[in-house]
Amino acid sequence: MRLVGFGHVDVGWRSDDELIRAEGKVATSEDAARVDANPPLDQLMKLQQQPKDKVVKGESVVYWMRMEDMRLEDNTALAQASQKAQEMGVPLVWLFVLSPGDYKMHDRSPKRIDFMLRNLRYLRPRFDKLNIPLHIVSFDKRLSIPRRLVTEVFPSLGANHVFCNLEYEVDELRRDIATVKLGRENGVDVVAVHDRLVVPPGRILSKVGKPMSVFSPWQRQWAKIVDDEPDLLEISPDPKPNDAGVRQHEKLGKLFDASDIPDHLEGFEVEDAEQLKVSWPEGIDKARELLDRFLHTKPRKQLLKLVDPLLDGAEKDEKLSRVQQYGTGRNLVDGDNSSRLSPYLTSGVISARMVLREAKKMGKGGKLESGRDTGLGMWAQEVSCKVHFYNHIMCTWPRVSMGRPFLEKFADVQWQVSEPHLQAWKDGMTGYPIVDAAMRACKARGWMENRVRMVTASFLVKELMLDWRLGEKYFMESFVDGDLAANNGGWQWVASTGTDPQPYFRIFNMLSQSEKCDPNGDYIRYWVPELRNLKGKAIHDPHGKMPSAEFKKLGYPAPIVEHKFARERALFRYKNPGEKEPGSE
Ligand SMILES: Cc1cc2nc3c(=O)[nH]c(=O)nc-3n(C[C@H](O)[C@H](O)[C@H](O)COP(=O)(O)OP(=O)(O)OC[C@H]3O[C@@H](n4cnc5c(N)ncnc54)[C@H](O)[C@@H]3O)c2cc1C
Repeated sequence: MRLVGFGHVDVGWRSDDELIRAEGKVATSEDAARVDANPPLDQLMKLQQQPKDKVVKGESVVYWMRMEDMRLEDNTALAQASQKAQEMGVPLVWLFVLSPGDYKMHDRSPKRIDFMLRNLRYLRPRFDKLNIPLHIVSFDKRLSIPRRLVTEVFPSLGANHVFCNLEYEVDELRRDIATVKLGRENGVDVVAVHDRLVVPPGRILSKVGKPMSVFSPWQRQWAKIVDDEPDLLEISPDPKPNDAGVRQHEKLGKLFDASDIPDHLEGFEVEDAEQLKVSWPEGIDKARELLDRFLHTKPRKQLLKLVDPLLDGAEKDEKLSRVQQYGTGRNLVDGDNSSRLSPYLTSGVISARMVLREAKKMGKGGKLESGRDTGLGMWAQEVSCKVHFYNHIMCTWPRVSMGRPFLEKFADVQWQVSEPHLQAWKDGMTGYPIVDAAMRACKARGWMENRVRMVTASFLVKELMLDWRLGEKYFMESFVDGDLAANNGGWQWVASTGTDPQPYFRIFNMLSQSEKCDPNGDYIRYWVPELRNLKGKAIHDPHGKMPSAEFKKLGYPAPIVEHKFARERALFRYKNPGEKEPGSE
């Protein structure tokens, strides 16, 4: 059975040669290859380079904020919109488009939508202080966005100049292509600019001018470009304030009084709103504090719990700070060993440039360290390169976001179909404590440490032999930092189908992973209360280490799959795509 209903592409602003098969959101390899041959980002960039008619001034300039650039500082499109407004002597307006239909289609999690709304509320008084009004609209039907913006919203604001930052996912690029085209037909200049990545997609090429899909040489090239061109880490200026007279403006004045940022969106309600505010406080000030803590204070064990990541009592220590210990810390889950900045970077609450500039200040000779030699270098590499790498891959080979494996040779690997197994994985009831702890943490926090993302993903794919796209979808629906490029990149790496992936024959052993990333079992004890009284190695393998009568008393499930059997099954199916091992159902 081909799985349908996931991925990141739907029918929409597409040309005939980009048809996505009607059976669902998984493109055929032929259709995907056609999209790869003419990627939407290239189409948009070419379109923007075409000569355009002169556009008349209008009554305002619009900055269209997206859910990936939710900040006032170091925001390329916002800075350019502000400059245009100043040159023309007209007010700047901040536009935000809500689209529950779009969020549903793209598996956005309620936690991420809640974080987005909280950040909008955080930003409003800050824009207000600059006399920049917010116009917020809601269009449930995502495909109607270009038409409604160009024919209703921009005219209502008297805007003929619009600036936005590029989002690199296929659907979002198609939306922008349609908006730019329609804008031109209606006298509106819509400009989409690079902002999210320090080095824009398309710039990192091999010696023979080809895009690169292997991480290490790609990373070296990235580091060289950033070294040669320090301007890439320059920060965009903050927007200039509007004249206070805008508050009396016939069309724009009323926007200042509107209280139209909803508390929640229908279909995206969160049960734990108060806890989410504690776990992921909104706004750039909090992101800066998190960064500062990570760079300058020691890790703390109690931070493995569901607590405020900015809890008092962090101990300053430049030598033993979390970033300096990142080389080992990144593989541990028993504390706040990593930065926890992913929700902020994903939603653009803080920019990668701002984060990297802080890391650069700490580098030897004021240089940005990037490499495996130091904790700082290793971390800077994750922030810069990993985020960038997967976005570059998606822009160059958009088929990865169309439900296709990067390595087509694995397209026919035979998956199991088992709703009970999938549900046990989601609920943290697999009988593998480290998997269950992480999946339960995921439900509560909307976030997991990188190591356990790899472990839980590996369990789904290689132990349960369930299609990696089911896991990809569930993570997107659950995480506060759900990001298509990073999530898809992570899943395809684990599933051995991606660019430069983990080889298929290297299969994680859950037990040894558990012992390595949670050596004392504290993470498991906290997130799996049935096991909280267990001592020693039994915490990692209660079923294997305890007498069966004792184990039964725990009220914890026995393992739903046996590792040796699962390993052999996975090896066979990866080695022989399209086939199942003899005797299997
Ligand atoms: C299966 C799977 C799914 C993932 N899904 C997402 C996702 O939806 N959103 C997301 O932001 N990250 C995702 N990641 C990457 C990574 O796990 C998280 O970015 C990281 O755990 C976030 O914690 P942190 O901010 O403390 O990271 P740190 O270790 O402090 O790293 C700093 C930043 O670097 C970036 N980063 C670090 N590691 C990676 C990586 N392996 N790939 C891409 N970026 C990285 C993130 O922006 C992160 O915030 C996924 C990884 C896997 C294996």
